[in-house]
Amino acid sequence: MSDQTQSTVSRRGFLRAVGVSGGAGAMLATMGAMGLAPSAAASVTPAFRAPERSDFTLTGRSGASVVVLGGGIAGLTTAYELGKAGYHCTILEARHRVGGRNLTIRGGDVETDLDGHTQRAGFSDGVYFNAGPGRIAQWMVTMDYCRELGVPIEVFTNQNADAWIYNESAGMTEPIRYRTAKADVYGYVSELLAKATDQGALDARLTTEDRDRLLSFLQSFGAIGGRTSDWAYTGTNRRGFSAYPGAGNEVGTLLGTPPALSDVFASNVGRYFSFEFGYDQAMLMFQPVGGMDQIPRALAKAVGGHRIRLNAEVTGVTDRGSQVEVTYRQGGRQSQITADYCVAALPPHLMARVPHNLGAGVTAALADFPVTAAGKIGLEYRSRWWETDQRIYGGITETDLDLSHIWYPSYGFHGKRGLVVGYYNTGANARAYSGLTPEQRRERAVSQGAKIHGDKYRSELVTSYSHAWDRTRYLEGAWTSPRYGTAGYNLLLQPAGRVYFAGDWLSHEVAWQHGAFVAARSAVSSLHQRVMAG
Ligand SMILES: Cc1cc2nc3c(=O)[nH]c(=O)nc-3n(C[C@H](O)[C@H](O)[C@H](O)COP(=O)(O)OP(=O)(O)OC[C@H]3O[C@@H](n4cnc5c(N)ncnc54)[C@H](O)[C@@H]3O)c2cc1C
Ligand SMILES: NCCCCC(=O)C(=O)O
Repeated sequence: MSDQTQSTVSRRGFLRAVGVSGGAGAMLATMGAMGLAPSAAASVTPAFRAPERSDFTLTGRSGASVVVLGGGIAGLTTAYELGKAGYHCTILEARHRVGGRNLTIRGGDVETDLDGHTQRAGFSDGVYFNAGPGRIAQWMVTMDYCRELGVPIEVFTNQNADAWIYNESAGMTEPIRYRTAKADVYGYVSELLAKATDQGALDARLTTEDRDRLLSFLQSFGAIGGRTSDWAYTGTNRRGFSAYPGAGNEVGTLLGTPPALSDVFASNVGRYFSFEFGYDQAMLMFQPVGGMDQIPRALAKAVGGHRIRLNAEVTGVTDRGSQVEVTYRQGGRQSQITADYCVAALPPHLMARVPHNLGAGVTAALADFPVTAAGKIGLEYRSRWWETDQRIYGGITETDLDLSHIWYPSYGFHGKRGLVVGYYNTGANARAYSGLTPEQRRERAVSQGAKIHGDKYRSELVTSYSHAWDRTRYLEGAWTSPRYGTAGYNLLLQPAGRVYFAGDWLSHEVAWQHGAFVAARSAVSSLHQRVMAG
C-alpha cells in the first residue's frame, strides 16, 4: 500500500467520535513543563533526583532452611537473596522449567495446555518468542538484577513513528503511520487551542504573557500557521512522504494534504497516543539479549540447580509451630520436605486451593484476587518483509481488532528470518483466542493481521506458536488485580505463622517482574529480621 493512499483513507467514512486525549495530553504535559499554569510559574524546573542503583543485600547471615513454593521470578529471587545470606533454600516448582510467567519459547519447546492442546515450537535457531514479559522500563529493579546477574540487555522498541495504526471500527480500510496520525491530531488540536486562545476564550485563565507563550508553543507543537493564517493546520513534512527527498533537485513528494479535522477526529487515531506517556511504558525500554528467560535462567544458575526441584507440585502446607512441612507430588510420588520457614510464591488463586492449616482468613484472602486473561502468538516469517517492504524496524502497531497489538522484533534487524508477535491481547479478546485450537488461533490472527500488512502476512509465514495464559497449567491467568488496602491484602503482607507470601500480586507493580522482585525482597527482609532477632 502506498503512503499516498493513506492520506485519502482517513477522509472516508469515519464513524467514530474523537480520540485525541493522547495528543492533548502530550500538549498539556508540555505546557506544564513550560510553566503555563499560573501557580507553577515559579517552579518550572522539576526536582531532579539522580537515578539510583537498587542493589539488595541482607545484613547478617543465617543457616536456617527455607522451602520456597514456586520457581517464578519471586520464588527464584527469594532463594537467591536468602542464599546470599547463608540460608539453605529448596525451590519446589510444578512446571518442567523455572521462570513461571517469564516464558521464552524456542524451537523444540513443547507445551501442553489445560485443554490438552500440545504445541511443539518449530522456530529456527536464533528465533525466540517471549510469550510472557517482553519489556523492561529503565527504573525497574529488573534492570539491576540484569546487571548483577550479568544478563546483557538491549533496547526494546516500544514506540515507532513508522508503525501502523488501524481502527477498523472507524471505517479505516488502510492503516495509517503513527507519524502521520500524530502530525494531524497534534496539528488540529493546536489549531483549535490557538484560535480559542487568540479569541480570548482563555483570558480568565491566562495572563497576556501566558497567552503569547502558549501560542508560540502551539505553533511549534502542532506545526500550525501564525495569526495571519488564523493558526491553521495545513500539514507539513511531519506527516511523512510518499517519495522521500533525494539527490540534486529531488525534493521528495509529501504525503498529501491532511484529511479534514472532523475526519481525523472521527478516525480515532489518537486513541492510543497516551500509551507512550506511561511511566512504565515510555522509551527507552529494554529486553535481555536472547530472550526474557535469560533472567530466570541466570537466577536459577546463581541459586544452584541442586536446590531446585522441577515437576514438583506442592499439594499441602502445614505449619507445625517450630517448622513447616510441605508435601508435593513429583514423578507420580508424594514426597515431603520440612524447613524452618516457607515462602509461598505461587499465584494467589492457586495457592488458595492448596490444602493448609494457615487459617480460613488466609484462604479467603488468597482467593480474592481477580485474574486477567492474556494471550500472544509468535509468527515466524522466512523474510523480514516488515523491514524491507514497510520500513518498520521494531515497535508496535495498534489496532482495534481483537488481536489488539502487533509487535515487530527489536533484535535481528536485517537478518534472514524474524518473529512477529501477531497478537497480544487481554480480557475478552484473549479468551476469544484461548478458546480456539492453536491452528484456529493462527488462522484468526493471520486473517486479521493481513488487513494491515497484505498478502505477505500469510504467504511468508513459516511456523507459529500461541500461548493462552488462562489455559496454562499452574498459572491459570496472566496477572491479578489486588484489592489494595483491604484487610485480606494486608493480611498476606504478614507471615501466616512461619509461612511468608511473595509474588507480583503483593506489590503495586502487578504484571511486571519488578513487582515480583520487590515483593520477594520484602518477604525475605521480613523473614531475615525475624531470624536475626532470634
Ligand atoms: C502476557 C504477559 C506479559 C507480561 N509483560 C511483562 C513485561 O513486558 N515486563 C515485565 O517485567 N513483566 C511482564 N509480565 C509480568 C511478569 O511476567 C510477572 O510479573 C512475573 O513473571 C511474576 O513472577 P512471580 O514469581 O510473581 O509469579 P509466577 O511467574 O506466576 O510464578 C509462580 C510459579 O509458581 C508455580 N506453581 C504454581 N502452582 C504450583 C504448585 N502447586 N506447586 C509448585 N509450583 C507451582 C508456577 O509454575 C510458577 O512458576 C507479563 C506477564 C504476562 C503473562
Ligand atoms: N498494565 C498492564 C501491564 C501489562 C503487562 C506488561 O507488563 C506489559 O505488557 O508491558
